[in-house]
Amino acid sequence: MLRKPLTNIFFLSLILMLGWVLLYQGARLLEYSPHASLWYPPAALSFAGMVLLGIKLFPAFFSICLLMSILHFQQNQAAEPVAYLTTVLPALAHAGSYLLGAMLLRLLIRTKKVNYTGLVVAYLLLAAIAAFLAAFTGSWSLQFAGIIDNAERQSIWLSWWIGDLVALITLSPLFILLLDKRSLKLLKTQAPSLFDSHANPFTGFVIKVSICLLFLSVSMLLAHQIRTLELSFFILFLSLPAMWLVYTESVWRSFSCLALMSLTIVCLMAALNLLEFAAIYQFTMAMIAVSMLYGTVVPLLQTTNQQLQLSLQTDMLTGVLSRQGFIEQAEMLIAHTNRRKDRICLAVLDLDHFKEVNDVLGHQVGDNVLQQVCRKLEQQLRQDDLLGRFGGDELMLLLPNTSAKDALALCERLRLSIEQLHIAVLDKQVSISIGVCEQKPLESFSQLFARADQALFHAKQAGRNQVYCSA
Ligand SMILES: Nc1nc2c(ncn2[C@@H]2O[C@H](COP(=O)(O)OP(=O)(O)OP(=O)(O)O)[C@@H](O)[C@H]2O)c(=O)[nH]1
Repeated sequence: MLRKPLTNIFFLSLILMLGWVLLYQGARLLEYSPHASLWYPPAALSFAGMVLLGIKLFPAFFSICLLMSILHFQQNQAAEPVAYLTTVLPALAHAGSYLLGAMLLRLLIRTKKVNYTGLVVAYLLLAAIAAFLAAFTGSWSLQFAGIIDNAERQSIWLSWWIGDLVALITLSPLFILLLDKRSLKLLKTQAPSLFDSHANPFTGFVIKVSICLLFLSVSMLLAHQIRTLELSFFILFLSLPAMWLVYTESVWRSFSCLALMSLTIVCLMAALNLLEFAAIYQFTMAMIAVSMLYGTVVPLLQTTNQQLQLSLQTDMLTGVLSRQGFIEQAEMLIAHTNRRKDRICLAVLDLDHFKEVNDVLGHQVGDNVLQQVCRKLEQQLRQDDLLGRFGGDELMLLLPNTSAKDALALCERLRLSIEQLHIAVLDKQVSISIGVCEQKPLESFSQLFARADQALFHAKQAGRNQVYCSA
């Protein structure tokens, strides 16, 4: 039993090491000057892996980095023979820096005190710090080993930093989602809607991605044809379709599109030989990635709003409509019925001697009785009927397309069903009194309610557990 997690980590480490090598080779193909890539995907994998599983993945990233360092040192034969011990330094610089950033982020997630927007800010800040540390210590380690000189170190560390950072913000979010198993549970509990696929159809998403890719391809082709600085800046308008996508799709789709766009930009830049505009493309990728990361908050806010709206419309205890929800829907239904010249009835229901239940058995039992009564009533209603809770133990029932005679018969059936309802903790029967009346021409909801309430008063006065229909 104990062995399983270890085996899992071992296999995951192997897969990640393999992935790291592939990304490393890919990044080398896309280097625009020695040690400076437009975007450095291995850094994104190291950061994502360690954000997810912390120090457990450090050995994997450290050893694969070490292996690559040794190969790199052999290829770059320094002026002086290199002590193999120095190959440890670049590996330590890379894996150590990303471990530090990832551990701080994990710590922050664990505190559960930061909301999603705060996490985005922390993610961007820690990614920038970790990438800076990796570039700064990495370039120093190369100088220390004699691979580069002081002047070269000074000229590359900044582009190294930006290359790593751009990869971290464009690719790591997707890598984290792809590798997600346990650690993201914490984030999921804070913002579950972020991970749900939106109701939007997949074809709509494909169209949006195609527009983004088409836009960036056209702007880069134009920059290739007419090599002016102004035209190369045209790609910044990519933020328009990109933000449309992120505001309307789930984070899964947004982060996939972000990764795809950055990959396309990097590949097109190499294929079209647009190296002189490298800084503009790096800046574009960074700006769009940051905006998209912040933009993922919008669908979250929309879902929160919908949930809030729903909670306002629903009575939390019983699950039937709240007073506000009932009145809103009842007014619409009454207007609709009047236009069609149909009949509509309103009933007001109230539990008898409910105070005694609360006083003798406690509020929890009282709550349970309320819930069971509502369930029982709901089971007997048509789909068009509205059941709501006015407050306390008083309920409202709107019956469209129903005459007073039919409403009376239904209310009598409902009263009987509650009388026969068996509630385990109660040693006596529950009963309800009901006042019901049919809407008069041009009568408003509040006038109708006042009459039904008056009918309920008569039912209570007449001894309770009965239905009174007002003319
Ligand atoms: N358990 C529970 N009790 C509630 C809730 N809201 C109101 N009540 C109680 O419901 C009782 C309502 O009592 P009343 O309707 O005034 O009186 P009654 O005992 O039902 O008597 P009659 O209506 O005259 O038959 C009060 O004791 C309230 O405290 C609730 O959400 N849960």
